[in-house]
Amino acid sequence: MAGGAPQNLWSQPSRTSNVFTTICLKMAVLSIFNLAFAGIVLPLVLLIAKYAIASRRPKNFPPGPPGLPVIGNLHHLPMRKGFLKQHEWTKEYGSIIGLKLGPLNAVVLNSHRHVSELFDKRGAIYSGRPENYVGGELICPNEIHILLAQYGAGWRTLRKSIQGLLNASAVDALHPIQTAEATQTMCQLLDDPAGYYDHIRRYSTAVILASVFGQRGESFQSPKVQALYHAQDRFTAILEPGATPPVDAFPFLKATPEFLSPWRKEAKEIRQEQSSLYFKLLDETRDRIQKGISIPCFMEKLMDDQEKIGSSDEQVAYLGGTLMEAGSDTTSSTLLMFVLAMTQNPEVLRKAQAEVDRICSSERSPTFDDIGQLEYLSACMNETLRWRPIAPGGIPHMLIQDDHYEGYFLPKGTILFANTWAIHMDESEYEQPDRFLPERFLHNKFGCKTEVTDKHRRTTYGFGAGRRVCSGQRLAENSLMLNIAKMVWLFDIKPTSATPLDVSMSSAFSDGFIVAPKKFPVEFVPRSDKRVQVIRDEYEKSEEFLGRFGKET
Ligand code: HEM
Repeated sequence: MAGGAPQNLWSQPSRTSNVFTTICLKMAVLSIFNLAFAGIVLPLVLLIAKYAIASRRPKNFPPGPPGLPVIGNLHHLPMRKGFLKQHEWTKEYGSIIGLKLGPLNAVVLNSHRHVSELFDKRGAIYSGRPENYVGGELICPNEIHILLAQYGAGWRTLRKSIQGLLNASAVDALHPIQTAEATQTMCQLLDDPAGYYDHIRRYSTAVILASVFGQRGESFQSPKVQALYHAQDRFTAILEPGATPPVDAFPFLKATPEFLSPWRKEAKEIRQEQSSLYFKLLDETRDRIQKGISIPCFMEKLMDDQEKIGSSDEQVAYLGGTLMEAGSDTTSSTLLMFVLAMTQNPEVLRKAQAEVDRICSSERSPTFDDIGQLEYLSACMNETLRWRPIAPGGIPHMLIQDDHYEGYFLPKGTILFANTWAIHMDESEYEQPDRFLPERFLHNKFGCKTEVTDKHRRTTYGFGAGRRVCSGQRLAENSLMLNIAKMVWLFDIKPTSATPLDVSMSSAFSDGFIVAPKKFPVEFVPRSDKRVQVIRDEYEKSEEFLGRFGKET
């Protein structure tokens, strides 16, 4: 035993020490767990609880498909062409649909009546824009982009400057530019009909380049035209739903580390690309003025007023840049919609040609002096804007204070979409809405089946509504009318494939918030040698005018 005592003695403290170590270890594990719980799990649980509560529909919110906790209806919305799904939902939920986009409240207005009531009549509170972290903070910070700017002093200043540039008399002073560029486009369609898509896209950019910056965009390959479309395509792609994580619905995602957010790098690059293009255009205008060369254009006017208004170089550069963005794709896509419609509706083309021929014969192509008399062509333009609107899902507005409408409660911050597609395809308003029937606008100013008594009714919702309605509508309509008139005067427009062309909104058009027809097989057949000669002569004369915009740089 004598030998055992020390062993026992020795072994006693040893057991104590083991227990102690075990306890310490357990405590350490527990505290790590507690720390982890307190630092990670608990905040996560609280965050989920917060979003689960926030994703519940507000009381008396418009009806819509039941959502899931946290994400609401996000999973219901297809990544592409969500407006088609929303149109389908009207059968089940009616013309005003409430959705939860995570914690955000969204309302889709599927009837012109709601758009008139809310955007037009209550414009003072329905003219905000939703938060847009990627577009409005990473790419265009400081409220420099009018389309994204919040409804407030900054937006008002931008809008006022743009209205000053795009008022009726300023826009009508651009007729010579539009005429010369449209004549060139007709010649390009004669010489290279297969390249029709790019020639039409060039037209709208060239008009803006000349009128805003006093510069020439001679071909679609011109560096400036290419640079604009490149930056614009990247910009619209990153703003598409699904291109970035839903950071506006779940702001904590903004904290995702840089290496896990390739979209952040893309956004920074787009910012860089856009701003260097817009500043280059500004600098070139400034250089020209300093050299004593004046080419009257919007930029020169803005620079003249810069000191008086107190606007920065960035504001001026982006004003010009955003006009280019807003006026390029939109006008050209609508013209392409018209060409597509003509491939399907030869009888409409014949009527349009007959009307133009009555006024111009084959001696000269139509001009702005004629378009006021072209009633059927005006109906064709309105029908194009109705049949395939280029912003079919609408550009979202945001409600800036709580409101009640038709017994529903709409909380401050609600995002509102005027579903232009659903409005223009409304069977209670339009006879056979999916058909291209310009005659509807001859029988009724609004193209509707019945008399319209609502004095706020718009002929088209393709330009939006309310205080954010498109500032360039007159400029765009002038371009559309002139090009449509010259095109039908000069060409027979025919599909080149024997099978009928796809004109379905779900498959024949690009995705994104601005859609365009995908390229389709079409031929432009000149109606006579005489007309070809006339348009070439007219182009020769306009080349001298276009020469004032100098050589491309
Ligand atoms: C067929 C051609 C065009 C169509 C279909 C079109 C359509 C639209 C639409 C749907 C909006 C949003 C309206 C809203 O929020 O309710 C808009 C805004 C705007 N458009 Fe156009 N647009 C066209 C051409 C142009 C042109 C040629 C310009 C100028 C060069 C222009 C300048 C603007 C501007 C500055 C805004 C922003 C208004 C704001 O947020 O206050 N657009 N356009």
